[in-house]
Amino acid sequence: MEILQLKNLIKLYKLAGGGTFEALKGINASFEAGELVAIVGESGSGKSTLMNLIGGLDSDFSGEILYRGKNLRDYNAKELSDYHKKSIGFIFQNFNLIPHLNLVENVALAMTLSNVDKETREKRAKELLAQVGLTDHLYKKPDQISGGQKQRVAIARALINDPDVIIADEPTGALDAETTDTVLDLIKDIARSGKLVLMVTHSDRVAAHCTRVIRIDNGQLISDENFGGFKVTEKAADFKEPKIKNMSLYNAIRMAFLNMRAKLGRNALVAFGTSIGIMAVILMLSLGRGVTNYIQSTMNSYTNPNVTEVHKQSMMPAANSTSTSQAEISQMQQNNMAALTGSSSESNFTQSDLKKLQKIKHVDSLETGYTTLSLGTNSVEYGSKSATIMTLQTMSANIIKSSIVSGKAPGADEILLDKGTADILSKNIVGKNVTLKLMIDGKQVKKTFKVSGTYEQQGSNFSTVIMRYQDLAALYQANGQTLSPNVVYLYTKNKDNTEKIKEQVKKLGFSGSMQETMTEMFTQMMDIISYVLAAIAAVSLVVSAIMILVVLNISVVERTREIGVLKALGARRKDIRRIFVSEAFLIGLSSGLLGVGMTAVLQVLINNFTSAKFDVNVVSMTFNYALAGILISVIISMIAGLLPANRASKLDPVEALRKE
Ligand SMILES: Nc1ncnc2c1ncn2[C@@H]1O[C@H](COP(=O)(O)OP(=O)(O)OP(=O)(O)O)[C@@H](O)[C@H]1O
Repeated sequence: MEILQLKNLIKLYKLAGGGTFEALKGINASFEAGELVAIVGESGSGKSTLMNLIGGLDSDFSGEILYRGKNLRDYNAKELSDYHKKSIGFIFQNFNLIPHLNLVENVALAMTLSNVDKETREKRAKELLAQVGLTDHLYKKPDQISGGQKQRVAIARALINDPDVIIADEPTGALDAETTDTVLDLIKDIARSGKLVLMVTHSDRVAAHCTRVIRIDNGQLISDENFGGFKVTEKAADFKEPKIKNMSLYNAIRMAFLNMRAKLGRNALVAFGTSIGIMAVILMLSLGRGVTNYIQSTMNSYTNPNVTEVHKQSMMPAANSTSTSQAEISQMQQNNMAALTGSSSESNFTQSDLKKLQKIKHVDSLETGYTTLSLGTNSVEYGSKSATIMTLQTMSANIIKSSIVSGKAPGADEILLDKGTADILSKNIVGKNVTLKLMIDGKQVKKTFKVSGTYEQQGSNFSTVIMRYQDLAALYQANGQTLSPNVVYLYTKNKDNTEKIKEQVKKLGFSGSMQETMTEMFTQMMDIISYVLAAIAAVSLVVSAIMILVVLNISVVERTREIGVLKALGARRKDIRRIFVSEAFLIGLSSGLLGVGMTAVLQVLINNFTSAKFDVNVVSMTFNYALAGILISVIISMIAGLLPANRASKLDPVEALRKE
């Protein structure tokens, strides 16, 4: 039965300087199953050119190569890939085994590329290795066996998908006489099993074993001696053809992993280099977050988490304010001063303001208050001792019980003093009567109050008096003034709602407490600083990307022949690209994981140090930072890997296989 027909086959090589070279000048021949054909001829006569064309490694020809009636030139990429996988098996003079794969993996390669399951392909590979007498060496690497054994592995590899045609380019060229005989016997058996074997040889001794000898000279077929093909005696072992599919992503990653393991030291170094950049980025972000958290928790530790403090005007420039004009800044300072000293009616809440605030979702109760800042006009006296009061404020739910360090919250005609002020007056001031001197509408007003307790300040060291709103209102009334609230406290039962309430308050045009505004400004500043630092650290990732690109490029050059073999076995461009991109992916993934790991270790070390020294954990890595670090690493590596991967996928198989 005719398997292969060559009709007026012409091959022109384009020459670099222009012009062409005719390597094959109209070859005509046809081949049947069971033939063992020796292709002989002088060096440069065109034997390899012919084999490359028949093997589908070079589709640039004129005339026809009909495989089972269909011209190879009309094959699309998928058909060509299937042709390599199913119909053709290659045996090379220099074996071309993949050094980092063991014998079973080498033999099974075409099946791996066809996505045949592991069990089936390993079983088949072991059977074939047994047929060529290598059962004892299944898991050795190619450099652990002899030349003859290598060629037997290559023969097993060529047979894995039970192809119709075997192309052997000087298969015994690198072997001694004895090993040549063993290999020739195997090749004869292949032809006997009903395959067509085309074997290029320089040796007459080898040609004498063949059933047909074709002589080529200067690109022409000059003789064709046919002694009659083998009578097909043995049918190939009952081989059930597995379904040929495209290589799976999993297999591409697995192959990439095996490649990487072969050059572990180099890849580990690259991954380590990249991971330092990733670590720097995550560390900067985590540090920023840690510091911000610390500031926020310090600021908030004295306030009640269920309470939102509301002011009518901002006491600080808005955190996101972009105004720069002098006039605007001056106006803002005026407003702030007025708000701080409570002297402006604009900072008082109207009934409609209170209604709006009360209506905010999740607000369970609303408490009005008053707070004022004075510079030397207010004071508190006890006996001969006197202390200046800077802040006067009314009692609210915002003053949490735990901040009261002695005594209790102020009741009627009682005041709460900050600990510092209390200590100036007396060590045992709680329960004693003191005289409070206040400036109300330009007049000094005196009244006696009992000190109900002392409390710890919230971050500031201002001397502070806290009393009930009613008492202060009464004091104002007694002096012909009406006290209007200039601070409102919104209470919610569930503290998880406080953030939402704060957002609503801002939306309605009110502002939060001074601490909050300051914290916000600080947080924003810290965010900017940590992002800038992270961005600077990220510059090193560009260096990493270049490093990965260079290493993968070197890898492509080193593995050019291997890529040629993969293509001869049916790997599509896409498969080759995938293998290399997968390598980049693995480098990226390991760098990312390593970077996160190193940050975690540093986090423990730095936090141990800072918590021992300052009682603060300054590094706070989140899951999102870690994830972002890994993702950035993977993306950068894969982008860097695209170029080399593309280069590898575009390699011409004929040239790749010829590479020394
Ligand atoms: N890429 C190419 N560009 C131009 N000419 C080429 C190219 N490849 C091969 N040739 C030429 O084509 C002719 C046939 O080369 P081929 O490699 O097929 O010879 P061969 O018979 O296999 O030789 P050998 O026995 O030495 O391997 C040679 O003259 C060679 O110089």
